[in-house]
Amino acid sequence: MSGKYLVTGGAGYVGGVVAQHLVEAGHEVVVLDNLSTGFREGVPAGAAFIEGDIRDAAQWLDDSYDAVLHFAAFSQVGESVVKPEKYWDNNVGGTMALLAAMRGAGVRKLVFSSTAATYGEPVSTPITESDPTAPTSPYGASKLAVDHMITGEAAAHGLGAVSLRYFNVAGAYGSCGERHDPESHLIPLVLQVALGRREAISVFGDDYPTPDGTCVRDYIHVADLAEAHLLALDAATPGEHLICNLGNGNGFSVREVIETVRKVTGHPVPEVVAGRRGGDPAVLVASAATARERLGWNPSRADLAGIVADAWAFAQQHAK
Ligand SMILES: NC(=O)c1ccc[n+]([C@@H]2O[C@H](COP(=O)([O-])OP(=O)(O)OC[C@H]3O[C@@H](n4cnc5c(N)ncnc54)[C@H](O)[C@@H]3O)[C@@H](O)[C@H]2O)c1
Ligand SMILES: O=c1ccn([C@@H]2O[C@H](COP(=O)(O)OP(=O)(O)O[C@H]3O[C@H](CO)[C@@H](O)[C@H](O)[C@H]3O)[C@@H](O)[C@H]2O)c(=O)[nH]1
Repeated sequence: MSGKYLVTGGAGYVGGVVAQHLVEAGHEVVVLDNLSTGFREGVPAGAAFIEGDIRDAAQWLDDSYDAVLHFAAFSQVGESVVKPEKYWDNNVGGTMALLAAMRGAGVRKLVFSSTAATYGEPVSTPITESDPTAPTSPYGASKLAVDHMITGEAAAHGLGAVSLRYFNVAGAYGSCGERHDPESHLIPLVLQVALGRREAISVFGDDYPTPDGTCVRDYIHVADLAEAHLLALDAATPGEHLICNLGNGNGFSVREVIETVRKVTGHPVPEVVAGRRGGDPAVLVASAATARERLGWNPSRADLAGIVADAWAFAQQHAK
């Protein structure tokens, strides 16, 4: 059955890919984005666009919407350590206003972009949703605060909500890909070196307690992630807040990612070791058993070389 969905942050990387999947599935999509880090061209053809802030969502939300998919946020771990107030204001303040607007309009279904950064340094690997949450950055803390807010909203006011805790999103889907400005994410930065746009990639710390000393992350293809959002819309149950990790369960170090980029692109990628970046846990790898059981999620693009190849195709298109 087709529905009408508000996609906050749909001019950004992940929100744009999910909006594209919703349009392709025949749904009516309205993107709300203030373009603070997104791009007007990132909104897929076939989706309506409102240039506005989530804090003003009450102006546009009404009971014609079946659900909100909420991506709008600031999301850089390192920046949040030096500008924490920016993260509390937008991520927490903005979401409070959005939840109030949803309550006022009678929109009772939500899918929220949570994050692996809510866990902090894991007590064991892979991370499950019942593991302790002790964020090591204000970004992670702001997302955890929103998860707590949503739990209360579901219990008190019957919201049906799913928080998807993404691990490291990468890859591209057709013409939708990652182009944060300035870019801070590892894979697009390494690809910029392969393209000759940067001299070298800085490795943020090689003295972590990992096999090669660099941080280990679980990279997930953005299209697999998008499919989970459509499944989450079906799984959302009034009064319940379901939390699901989304990752492939495989960890790759920063050095392994750089080596994969060398192989996929055929370009040399010089690297220089820099100091640790604030807020980075050593290892983040997901158990996605809950997503498989509760959403019926079955990712099909887990291969890191394939993820990098899709990101590389997108980076080359946009380098022209
Ligand atoms: N990219 C990842 O690896 C990753 C991992 C875990 C979680 N997440 C979460 O996924 C979501 C999307 O991330 P992304 O990588 O696509 O980031 P992005 O910066 O590309 O997209 C965020 C979008 O939200 C918009 N926005 C921000 N604040 C807004 C506001 N107050 N009102 C309206 N629009 C606003 C921005 O303009 C942008 O288009 C974020 O919530 C992020 O925390 C991302
Ligand atoms: O130039 C760079 C950029 C990154 N890194 C390292 O590469 C790893 C991955 O970094 P990055 O791509 O910035 O992703 P994360 O900091 O792991 O954070 C991403 O993944 C998290 C979930 O794991 C999400 O919550 C965040 O929103 C998303 O930005 C980290 O160890 C970084 O220190 C480098 O060594 N050099």
